[in-house]
Amino acid sequence: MNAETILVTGGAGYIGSHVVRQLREAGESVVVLDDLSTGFREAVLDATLVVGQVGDEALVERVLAEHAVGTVMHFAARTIVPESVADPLRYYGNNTAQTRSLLERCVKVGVRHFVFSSTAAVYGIPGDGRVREDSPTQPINPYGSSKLMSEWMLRDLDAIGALRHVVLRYFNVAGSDPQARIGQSTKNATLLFKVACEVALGRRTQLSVFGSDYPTPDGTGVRDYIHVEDLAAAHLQALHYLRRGGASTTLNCGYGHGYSVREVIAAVERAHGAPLAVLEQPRRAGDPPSLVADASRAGEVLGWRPRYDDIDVIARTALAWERRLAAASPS
Ligand SMILES: NC(=O)c1ccc[n+]([C@@H]2O[C@H](COP(=O)([O-])OP(=O)(O)OC[C@H]3O[C@@H](n4cnc5c(N)ncnc54)[C@H](O)[C@@H]3O)[C@@H](O)[C@H]2O)c1
Ligand SMILES: O=c1ccn([C@@H]2O[C@H](COP(=O)(O)OP(=O)(O)O[C@H]3O[C@H](CO)[C@@H](O)[C@H](O)[C@H]3O)[C@@H](O)[C@H]2O)c(=O)[nH]1
Repeated sequence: MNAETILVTGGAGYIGSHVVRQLREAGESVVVLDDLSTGFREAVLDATLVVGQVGDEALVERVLAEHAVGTVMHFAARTIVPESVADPLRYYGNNTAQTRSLLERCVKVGVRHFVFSSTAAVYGIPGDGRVREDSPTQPINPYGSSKLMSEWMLRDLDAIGALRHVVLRYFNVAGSDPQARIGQSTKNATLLFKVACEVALGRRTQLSVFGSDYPTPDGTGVRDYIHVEDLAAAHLQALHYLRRGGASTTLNCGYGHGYSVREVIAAVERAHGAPLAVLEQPRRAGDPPSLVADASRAGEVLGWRPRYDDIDVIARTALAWERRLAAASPS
């Protein structure tokens, strides 16, 4: 057991809450900072929750000092690609400017380690094949740009020896805690698996397929879907890596193979046992045709080994959580 406390920003959100749960199960001391803008108080389970913003300098400085925080895991962000296209300044404010403020406080009080939630969206429209960490970063939407700028701040702080980091570039995160204690509760969700599960349970009337004329095998967008439990485990391994003295690094988090929108729909239909109502729509702004990780470095550097690399397991766990939400608040 370690004496340090880990500050998890955005720990009441979908991914952060899975990491908080795994950290607590591993006996770590955790404090969550979340403004509950898209997160849920109950998702932090038995961790301490401070309600507030990452950009609140006085609050962050107090939390870092009072809890003797040695490591920050920074999930707090707005995360929706189309929303970032419509309202870019909100993304640069919440994701980039508030990260700058958080980093300034971390350096001031002497936080040693930083694990950052970045995204495959930093790559933009990649060339053929899987994307490597050294592939060009050319985001095509403000969300991706807002995250890339945060990566640059971390790189520059590392260069002066101020803070060591692991940047994890997540591909498309899906699924839920296999025991359905927590899951994705996001209101008005836009993510494909979540929307498909809501359609399956009659919480929405139909599922839009955004674009069927992409240069992909079936014409729909292809993504590398990673189960949230595997992604959460990568964070604990990143923590151990930094504690061992590992150098700052950037790692893709995906499985290395992609599924089309139609394949995801088919998996949710298998889990549900009935067809979904689907409507073909034009392409959505800001969407690349295909994004698939070369995720070999995460295995080499962290020893990360996926346990849930199965689209049917992702669909079943996502649907199980959705059933639980539906039972708690019938429509
Ligand atoms: N879901 C994905 O597929 C995916 C993929 C790549 C990267 N990411 C990144 O993972 C992280 C977590 O995403 P998620 O899917 O869990 O989203 P989420 O919306 O469920 O979680 C974000 C959390 O941060 C909180 N928050 C937002 N802005 C805040 C602020 N300024 N101060 C304090 N709290 C704030 C929200 O209330 C919420 O609890 C984000 O950084 C996101 O960019 C997600
Ligand atoms: O109702 C829907 C929702 C999505 N899609 C398509 O499904 C694919 C995946 O879309 P979505 O689930 O919305 O995820 P992305 O837009 O790929 O973005 C997610 O994945 C990124 C990493 O790749 C993260 O950075 C973002 O935070 C996260 O929102 C895309 O081709 C979409 O066009 C549909 O056809 N219908």
